[in-house]
Amino acid sequence: MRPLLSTHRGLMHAPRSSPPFCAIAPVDHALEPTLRARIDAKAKPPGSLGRLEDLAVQLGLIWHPAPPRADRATVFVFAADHGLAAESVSPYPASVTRSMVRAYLAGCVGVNVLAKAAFTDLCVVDAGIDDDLPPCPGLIDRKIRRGTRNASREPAMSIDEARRAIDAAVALVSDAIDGGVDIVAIGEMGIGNTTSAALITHRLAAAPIADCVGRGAGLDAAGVAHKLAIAEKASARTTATAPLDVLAEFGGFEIAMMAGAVLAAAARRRPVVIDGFIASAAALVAVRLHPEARDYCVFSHRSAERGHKVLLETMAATPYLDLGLRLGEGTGALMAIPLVRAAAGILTDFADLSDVLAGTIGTPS
Ligand SMILES: Cc1cc2ncn([C@H]3O[C@H](COP(=O)(O)O)[C@@H](O)[C@H]3O)c2cc1C
Ligand SMILES: O=C(O)c1cccnc1
Repeated sequence: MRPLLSTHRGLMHAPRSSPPFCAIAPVDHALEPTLRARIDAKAKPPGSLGRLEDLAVQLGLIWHPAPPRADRATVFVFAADHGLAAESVSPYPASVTRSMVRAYLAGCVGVNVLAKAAFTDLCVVDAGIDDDLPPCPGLIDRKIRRGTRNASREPAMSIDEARRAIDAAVALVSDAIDGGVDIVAIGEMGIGNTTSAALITHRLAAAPIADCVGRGAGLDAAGVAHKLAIAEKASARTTATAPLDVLAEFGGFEIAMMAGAVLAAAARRRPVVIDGFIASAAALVAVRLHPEARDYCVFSHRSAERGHKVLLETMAATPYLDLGLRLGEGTGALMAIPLVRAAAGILTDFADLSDVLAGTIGTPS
């Protein structure tokens, strides 16, 4: 079994024998030519459905030997607070995180509107909100702690907390899949989390931090310069490069849980639709923990956030949509759910050209 943890200083370590969250089988890429031939035989010119055909191939590989199913989709929105928010790295106060979570539960904001349009269920998870939210129908309490520590000064969380966050999401998403979810989508809410995502990207992709820091929720040029200085301070504090260490150093709990969600979907052989910058940073953590998880990731859209380009290049991902979105909350992932359903339909519902030309389909005119 591959070791998961480095022996980086300053962090508590689980024993090297501890389980790697879940077992993930790679897809069988040798099946790809057969799937392409099946799609080429459909009643259309070969290749004429463009990148939808690539998505169909990916779904075919994921679901093999079963036909892909794409009926029930669920978007998991993980929410948590960040100690980094105390450094004014966001144009909004940390309290916006809990306010937005209340709005998700009331069903009236971005993720709700787009989930409704995509016929997708919403699951809101408290991964570490800095508030004692009253029990509320629709809110799943998996709080690790009331917010991470300030990553510009100290590790955002312990290795044990990172592990517990990943494990909690693995269990949650695995149960959902066992209950009939065909498509998993991931998104987040957490003021300050584009700084965490930038630091994770910088360290795991070995990219300059300046290429990873962007406007987040809407900083101006001076705000971005300040955010970069804080990120540089956080980066200088640690030399961690192992994925779990990097996650623990920079946070946050919602990013850890999104990584767990990716691992759970991959372990259960389901596609996981990745939202924008922050969700992609979580996907990179998951892929570095388990490279096989990459086969199950569907990168939905190209975020307007600067560092997303680095993440997409690092994971060799070409997203399907480019709508200029920079919201998070799973909104971009939701916009790609109809594409996933359409791609599955190419494999399951599309007649062959030979049958159409033989006149065995449709009523004779
Ligand atoms: C009202 C509002 C709703 C949001 N929904 C998602 N985000 C997005 O913005 C935050 C990241 O940006 P930063 O790192 O600059 O804080 C995250 O919560 C992300 O999901 C929002 C941000 C705001 C202000
Ligand atoms: O792409 C994202 O996920 C994103 C970008 C900016 C702010 N919040 C989220």
